[in-house]
Amino acid sequence: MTVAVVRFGGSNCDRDAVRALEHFGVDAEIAWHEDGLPAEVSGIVLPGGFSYGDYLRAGAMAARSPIMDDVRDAVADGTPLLGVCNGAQIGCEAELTPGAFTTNASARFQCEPASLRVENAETPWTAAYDEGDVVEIPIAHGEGRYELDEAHVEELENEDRVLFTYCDENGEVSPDANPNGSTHAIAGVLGDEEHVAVMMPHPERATLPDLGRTDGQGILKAFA
Ligand SMILES: NC(=O)CC[C@H](N)C(=O)O
Repeated sequence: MTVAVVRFGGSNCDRDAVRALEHFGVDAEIAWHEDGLPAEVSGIVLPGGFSYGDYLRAGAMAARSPIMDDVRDAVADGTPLLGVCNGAQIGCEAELTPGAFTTNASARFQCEPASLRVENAETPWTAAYDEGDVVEIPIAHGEGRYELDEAHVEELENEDRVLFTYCDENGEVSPDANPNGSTHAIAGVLGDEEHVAVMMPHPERATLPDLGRTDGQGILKAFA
């Protein structure tokens, strides 16, 4: 079985995700959104990019593409899904995961390394880490500010559904170490069930040793 990396018009991290998955010997292929998902998939990646040019709101139009019906069915059957960056925006717009991503507090596109603290290491996506580990994984987005109202953030935190928060290199969370102004510095969350996750930073850009960073390996390894 293969991991489907869904390509929308404007996706641009799909091949990077395939390469990163192949690093672990995972069979991965790109699924063009108009063609639907292959009949049997072992996992789904919603990759980064600028689907539909980020018009309306980043991810809003892709979230309404017909392939998302296949994605919903597969997820309901327990197929693991990871949304990265634009894929995280799509995941939230499709309500597979809570919250929304809005324009960075800086109002600028930011492409830079980010330190993340692992908040819950007991999920398939973070099992390779220990709670409290600090990993460096790059961000590259203009609309990466995670927004969620306090009551729901509290619920997420109580249910251990926050995967990563932005932090400084010592693991301290503070406004200075929150690159986009996300609510509670949240960088990645789980859906209602732990096989569904989204994150703004790009683990596929921190997996292949040739790219100089490997801290993201543990996340994509979850598909192996
Ligand atoms: N790297 C990406 O996926 C880009 C994310 C996104 N569309 C933004 O700029 O907000």
